[in-house]
Amino acid sequence: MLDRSLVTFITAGDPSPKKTLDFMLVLERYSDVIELGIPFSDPVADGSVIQKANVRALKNGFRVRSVFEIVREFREHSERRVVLMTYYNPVFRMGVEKFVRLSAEAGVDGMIVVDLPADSSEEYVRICKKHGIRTIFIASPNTTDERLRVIDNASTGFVYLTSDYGTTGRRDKIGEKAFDLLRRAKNICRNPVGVGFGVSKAEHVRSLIDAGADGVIVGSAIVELVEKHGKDADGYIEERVRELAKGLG
Ligand SMILES: O=P(O)(O)OC[C@@H](O)[C@@H](O)c1c[nH]c2ccccc12
Repeated sequence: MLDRSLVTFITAGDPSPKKTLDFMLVLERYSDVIELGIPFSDPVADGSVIQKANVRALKNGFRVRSVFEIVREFREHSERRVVLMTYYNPVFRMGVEKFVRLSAEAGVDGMIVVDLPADSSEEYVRICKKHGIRTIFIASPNTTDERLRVIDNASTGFVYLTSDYGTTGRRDKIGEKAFDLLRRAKNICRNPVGVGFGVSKAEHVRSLIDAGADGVIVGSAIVELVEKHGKDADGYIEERVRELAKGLG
């Protein structure tokens, strides 16, 4: 699913479903995969920038079902891959089978369920396989080699490596532990690996790709532009993503 790829993240419904579609059509020009976050009231893995995006989307009445409509409409304009990022609760509430089926029907390619551990995901992985949805599980710098194997085995899209502990959000520098994890993961994983958390400059993208990452994921550095410019963020997003994509070489 990744091959020198830029993955760009935005929160669905921030500030409105209509604008999410517009933003996706900007992102798709410079990114290989778009990761679309489903707004959730208790996004524990997210830093303040994405937390606030969740609040904006929910305040504007976002419903989980609109994410399927957004993707369906996006599919009329673009074949770029779309991955949904969600916490388990919205999936559980709708029912895993229904959620995955509606995703597949809308044209979603893969899913990240942030708080679903790989070792208790058998049923979910089975359902995703049945509907042709790729699974993506997350590993962090303190994940052991043994767990990396479990995560790789449950994943069919790519393995998501977080560059750091803690939550999403900008970092000045991609630290040594990200590169250590990347080296370990490249040895162990059969899936491609993507690195996210804190990537905000072309130079970060370049150093990770040079170190063997198959893809790099950028979220907060884009979402902060929506925080600042709201529905007029399109041009700013385009400029930033074009700049980040230069790091792919
Ligand atoms: O925001 P950052 O630091 O650029 O990190 C990517 C990230 O936003 C995106 O992949 C993401 C958003 N919410 C998440 C929750 C868990 C894991 C990953 C995510």
